[in-house]
Parts: sequence; structure tokens; C-alpha cells
Amino acid sequence: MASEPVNVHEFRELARQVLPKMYYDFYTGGAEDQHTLKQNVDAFRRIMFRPRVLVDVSRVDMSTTVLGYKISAPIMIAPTARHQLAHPEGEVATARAAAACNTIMVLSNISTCTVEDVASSCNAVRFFQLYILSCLLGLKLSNGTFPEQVYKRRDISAQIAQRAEKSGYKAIILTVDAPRLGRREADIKNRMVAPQLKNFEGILSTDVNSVSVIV
Ligand SMILES: Cc1cc2nc3c(=O)[nH]c(=O)nc-3n(C[C@H](O)[C@H](O)[C@H](O)COP(=O)(O)O)c2cc1C
Repeated sequence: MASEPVNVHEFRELARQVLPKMYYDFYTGGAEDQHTLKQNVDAFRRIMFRPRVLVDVSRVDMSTTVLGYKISAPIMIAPTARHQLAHPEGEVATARAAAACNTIMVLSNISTCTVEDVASSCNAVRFFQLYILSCLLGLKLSNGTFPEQVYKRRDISAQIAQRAEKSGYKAIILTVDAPRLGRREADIKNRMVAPQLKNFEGILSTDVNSVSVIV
């Protein structure tokens, strides 16, 4: 792309050009026939801004508060997995970007950088997303038990949540929407290989069955 990207579609095209196909497909794809993905995009298209004319716009302040924390606009960074597939600095860089924009990043449970590394990269307000019913299918506990049993290991969830609290994350975003993974056809075709999930080092092994180690 010759010029600087100016909108999300152009960033997507840039990503397509520079990322390995496997990782581009991971970020951009949905499950099965991708109906939900399309519906989500359509839902955003239906949102219109009501124009207000003849009002003073010499100073525009879009700031708001979330759980008492001030952010520059009602836009935050949602939790998304595995940023190091896109760039070696991974979630550390995302956290710095959030801080520069005066907004809050929600760090994914299954980040490629650790909870602690992201915390020490900047002193902005951060939240932490926790899958209580772990959808980390494809993972195997280091003691050899199988992934479907991971959700029963409340001690693992507690351990990660405590680390987030100790590292200064201000809220836990509890997600319960993914007790099982969607069937992501592009990832299956690409035989998706993902790096280790560092938050789980010493607790879980992510070496197994890379095709299904996806969220
Ligand atoms: C590549 C990718 C990875 C994601 N990883 C996570 C995750 O680790 N944890 C989570 O709670 N949500 C995850 N999500 C869901 C997003 O947080 C968000 O809910 C979803 O993208 C819908 O929001 P949108 O319509 O603004 O895209 C992921 C989404 C994408 C596209």
C-alpha cells in the first residue's frame, strides 16, 4: 500500500500484505460459515450518528469514565488473543498504544506476553479478561490430563486472576461465552500453529494439537 492507512479496512489490507496467511486468517476469520462475523459487521453499519448542527465545536470532549477510570473517548481495546503473531512486541506494544490514547486495554487471558510484562511496560489503567470456563481446547495440562478438564481447574483461574491483581490490573472482565471453541475452518485448513501461551508456562503445555489451539 503506497499511502498511510487511514481506516480499519486499509489496516486490514496492510496486514494481509505483511502477515503470513495463517496469522492473517486467524485475526480476520470467524467460525463455520462466518454468519456471526457478518452480522456483527452489519450491526455496526446500522449505527448512525445523529448530526447536531449549530453547536459550539471549538472544544470537543469525548472523555468518559468506565468503573471510575477516565478515558479519552468511549472506545477501549477489547481482549484479543496472541498479538505476537502480528508483531514480536505483542501485547506490550498494544498496551503502550492504549496508554498513548488515554484509553484502557483489556488484556486477553491467552495473551502471548505475560500479565507481568504487559503491566511493567506502561503505567496506564489496564483490565484483565478471564475465561472462567477455559476454552483453551487443544491445551494439555502439564500433568497430562486433557483440555476438557481445564475448566474444572478453578485453581488455575484463581492463580492467573491473583497475578493480574498483583500486577495492578484494575478489573477482571469475566467471559463465559466460549465453553467450547467455534470451528474455524481457515485455521483448520492452514494447520494453524501458534506460539506458547506464556501466562500458562509451568501450568499448561500448549505444544499439542496446534490446529485447535485457537481462540
Ligand atoms: C482475533 C481475535 C481474537 C480474540 N480473542 C479474544 C480473547 O482472547 N478473549 C476474549 O474475551 N475475546 C476475544 N475476542 C473477541 C473480541 O474481544 C470481541 O468481543 C469481538 O471481536 C467482537 O467485537 P467487535 O465486533 O468489535 O469485533 C477475539 C476476537 C478476535 C477477532
